[in-house]
Amino acid sequence: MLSIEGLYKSYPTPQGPLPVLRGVELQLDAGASLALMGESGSGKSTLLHLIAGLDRADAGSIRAGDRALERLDEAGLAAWRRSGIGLVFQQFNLIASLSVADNLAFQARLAGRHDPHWQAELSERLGLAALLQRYPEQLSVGQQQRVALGRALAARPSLLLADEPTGSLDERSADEVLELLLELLAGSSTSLLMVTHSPRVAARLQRRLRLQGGCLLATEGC
Ligand SMILES: Nc1ncnc2c1ncn2[C@@H]1O[C@H](COP(=O)(O)OP(=O)(O)OP(=O)(O)O)[C@@H](O)[C@H]1O
Repeated sequence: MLSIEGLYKSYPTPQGPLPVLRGVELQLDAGASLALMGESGSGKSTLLHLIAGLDRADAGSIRAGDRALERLDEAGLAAWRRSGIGLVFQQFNLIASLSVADNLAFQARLAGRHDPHWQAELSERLGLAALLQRYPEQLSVGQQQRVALGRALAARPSLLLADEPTGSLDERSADEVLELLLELLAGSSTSLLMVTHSPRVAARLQRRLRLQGGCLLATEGC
């Protein structure tokens, strides 16, 4: 589903270019889950941003299904962001002026894929069915993160990119949200790439890789 070859990315700094990714290779099958680990500053968010089409690599290729991101123009990248991926961050980025129901439907509507039956099932399975008319500020932190997950999954993306999605939750809520997410993804073709600092969280996913020195290394068993 996702295939990355020879990916390079540097940032310009006053001291000259700062190389962050130096030949990243990655294959992720449809429906598979992968934890991306690595020290602070190792380039995890940089890699996620490139896959999400939020920034461009200096060299290398990112293929997602039949798309080669490096060949897409800005409109093509916008379409990939809108309908190919779901994004979940540590900060939930919910829209304060929209109800839970409208937050859930937001991306699916943008992608032209709003499916009321799927949204109702998602709300039920995420324990949000009784909260649909509330606003984000009226929810607990764990409930807000479940809305963010639902919003990311409502358009049935081929790839879910999650950056420390349980990082602002206490251990119990984090476990609950992670279990819900894995249950929702089980049997679906959505692949999951999750940045996490937590070996406990990483252990729940099918594979683990560590970003170090600009390359991805296997860290099975961490
Ligand atoms: N726009 C930018 N301009 C210059 N340097 C940047 C920019 N964005 C990130 N960097 C640098 O690139 C390196 C990788 O940053 P990145 O945010 O990808 O790391 P990370 O592994 O996600 O870190 P963390 O776990 O702390 O979130 C860091 O040294 C960072 O300072």
